[in-house]
Amino acid sequence: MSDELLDGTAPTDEDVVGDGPLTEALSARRTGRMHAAVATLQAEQDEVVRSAHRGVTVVQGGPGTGKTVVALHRAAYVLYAFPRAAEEGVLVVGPNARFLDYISQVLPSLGENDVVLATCRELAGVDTDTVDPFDTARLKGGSDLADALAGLLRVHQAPAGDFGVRVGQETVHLSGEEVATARDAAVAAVPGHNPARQVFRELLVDAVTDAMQRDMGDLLEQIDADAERMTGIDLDRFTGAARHRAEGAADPGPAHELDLDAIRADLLDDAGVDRAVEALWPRLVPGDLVKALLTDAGALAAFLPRLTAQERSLLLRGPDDPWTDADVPLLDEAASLVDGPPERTYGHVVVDEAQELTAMQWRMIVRRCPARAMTLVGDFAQAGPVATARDWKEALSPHVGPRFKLHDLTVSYRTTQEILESVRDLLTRIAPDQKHTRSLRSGETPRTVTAPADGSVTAVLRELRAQSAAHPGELLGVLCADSRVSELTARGVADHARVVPASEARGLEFDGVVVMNPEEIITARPGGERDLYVALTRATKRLCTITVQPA
Ligand SMILES: Nc1ncnc2c1ncn2[C@@H]1O[C@H](COP(=O)(O)OP(=O)(O)OP(=O)(O)O)[C@@H](O)[C@H]1O
Repeated sequence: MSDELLDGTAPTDEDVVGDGPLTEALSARRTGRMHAAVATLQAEQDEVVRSAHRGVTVVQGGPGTGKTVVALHRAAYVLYAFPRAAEEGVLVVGPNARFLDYISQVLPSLGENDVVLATCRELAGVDTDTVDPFDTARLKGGSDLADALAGLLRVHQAPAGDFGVRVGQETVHLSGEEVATARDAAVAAVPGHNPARQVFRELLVDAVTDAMQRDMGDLLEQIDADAERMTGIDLDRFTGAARHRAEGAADPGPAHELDLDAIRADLLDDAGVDRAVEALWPRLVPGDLVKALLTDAGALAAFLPRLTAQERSLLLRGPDDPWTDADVPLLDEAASLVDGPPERTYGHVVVDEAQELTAMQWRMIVRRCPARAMTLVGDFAQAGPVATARDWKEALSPHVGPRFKLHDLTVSYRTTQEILESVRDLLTRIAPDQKHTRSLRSGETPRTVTAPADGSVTAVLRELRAQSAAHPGELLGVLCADSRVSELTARGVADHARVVPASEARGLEFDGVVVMNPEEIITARPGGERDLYVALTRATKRLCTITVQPA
């Protein structure tokens, strides 16, 4: 909102004049931390933030359209407007620690300190800084892996077949069907293999007790028959037991009496039953289940039949290899299969840069939101190389079917009109169907500087010095291929600007950006053109690209 004073009088304290608060907020210097925008929230943003919709809200829009702003203000609004969700807690998931640091001040400045900010790694409680090659990481992100882990788990849950339980001096035989009935009932009774183990134990004891009773009945019948053959006396008629048996009542005669409760109690403590449970339903450790799949070519072939042999060989790992980033959702999946659903769940979950999530990561996030109340923001044109879905439908349908509400944000508040125009062709190549965003801001025309191969760092330093001299105090960022970071840091670039690998630039912004060697960013990893698009759209004011002359 701003006031236009048409009568020519001088503005009072209550008038909002000049460029207006939005323009003021947008042209303010960047600090490296995002600020709240509650006073200047725009109509299309506010509509999402204060939507009464309690299910899944999806927000898409080009770079700088305020998706992060909307996501965080939505988190604050949910805490204020939906007490049930607030009671159960709000979780905000971001792609990496750098991004979480960038947004860390927004919610506290809105008075909300109880929101949990986390990466997937933190949610699973797995600490790793090892990454897989992209092909491997992508494969590990596919939901086939969830089916494979579930399939492998079933091997440890009373696989089909009859079974003999040693009780005292006797072996009680259970048919395959009896074991399977106990297994199915245990699986249905409680989620998680280890918690279900106790239920299975009790059901197994029931089955053994039934079998003992049945065996005893058979034995007595045999004795009756033998006695009748030898003596000519029908003992059943004599005792009336046959009638009772026919009516399904317990045998009343002293010879037929079994104290089932006592037998059951004894069996629950019986070492033979312990051994049977251990053999049929061993206690498991989640990491071991993942290892059992990924270290065994035979298990990979058996449980991932849809993958090619070459794809399966990418998944194969050594038993002592460290866990990788892409293993994190597998470990989380295994933990839920083995120990049951996570203890900590949330009433509302917000996901930023949601286009980055693999199917396996979606599973771990949805698992933590039983109410399926979520706000998801992202832009598939900015998707990284490991992302498994190409659109929202593909990402969400396994969890909520078509039940999500899609909103578009159409105006960029970061990227200038000039920068947006300069990346238009690139955007058409990487996301032909995407609507073009317009910008509220206008700035300098982006520049390109060509440097010789051995002089590119010098060119970056020269550009940074020039920008700092012309615009002192502004936040500068140098975005480069990941492999370039250490060289730039060693050459002192980090004294003038933040040096950010292109793979970690999503969501961030700077007043001035220098993109170093776009060709190198494009070829550094699959989908490199999308990394370049992200890098080129991080500046609020000016963009300089340093291209390197072929040697
Ligand atoms: N209503 C607003 N008032 C003030 N500033 C705003 C508003 N909306 C967005 N901004 C600013 O615009 C910039 C871009 O916003 P934001 O980071 O939320 O965009 P985004 O859509 O998440 O971008 P990206 O796709 O690059 O992650 C930020 O500096 C943000 O503070």
